[in-house]
Amino acid sequence: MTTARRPLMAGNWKMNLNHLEAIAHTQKLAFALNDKDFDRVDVALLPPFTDLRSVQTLVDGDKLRIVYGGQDLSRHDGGAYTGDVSGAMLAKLGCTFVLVGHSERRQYHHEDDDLVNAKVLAAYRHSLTPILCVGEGLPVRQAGGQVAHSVSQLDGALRTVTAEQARSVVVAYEPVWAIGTGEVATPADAQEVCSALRARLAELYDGEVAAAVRILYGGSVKSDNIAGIMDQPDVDGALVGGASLDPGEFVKLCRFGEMSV
Ligand SMILES: O=C[C@H](O)COP(=O)(O)O
Repeated sequence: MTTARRPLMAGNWKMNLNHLEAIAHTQKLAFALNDKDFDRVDVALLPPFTDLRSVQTLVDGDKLRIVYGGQDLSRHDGGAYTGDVSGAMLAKLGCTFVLVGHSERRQYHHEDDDLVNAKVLAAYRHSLTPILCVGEGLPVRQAGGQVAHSVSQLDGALRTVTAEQARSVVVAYEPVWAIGTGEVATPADAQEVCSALRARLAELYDGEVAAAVRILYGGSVKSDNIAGIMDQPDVDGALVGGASLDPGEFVKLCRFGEMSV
């Protein structure tokens, strides 16, 4: 299929790989990926905070075309918020992206739509591109509410976000029941929600914004199940968890990103 949107393959390492392992892992990726790979796909790494400086040093030193970002950020820009990391700090480390509203943050840290919205705005204040995660849990899916649920999370997160800002957001549709379970959504499941999210962006903003926004699928993505998903007209890439920890597998996924152009 043909799309004007540039595919994005983002590897979310979650709470895996210390800063030394991060160096080895990034070097392996850099060795395996060549210029041709980057000509038609963006490759992003989302390491733990403690690894970002190591990744930055490699990317800058070796002039790698890999981009990177944080897995979360504070809604605040600085101050007495023990344990938090600000958008300003991420920006200073050269981050391009930041994940916002990942279901593991919503589940384990009780992040609601208001907080996710505040974090999206914090990302924009520091010129970071939010990768906004939405997606339903199993009971909602079983009740047929996946579209309404995901669209409502999109509405909440983008409240007060301007069209100019929204144009650059990346949305990741991650059905919670597919995350880390090995139970990947079907291509039709992914397309159903991704197309509804794009339609909602057109309602909230306009068709131009909707056509510009990259929408990723995430949830048990592997090189043997990505092809049909990447072939969907409203899927522009993948947010990869477990499979991004294997450099060889992640490189294969990046090449699927290329082939979908
Ligand atoms: O951020 C990534 C997603 O949560 C997907 O994780 P997974 O590929 O391990 O299922």
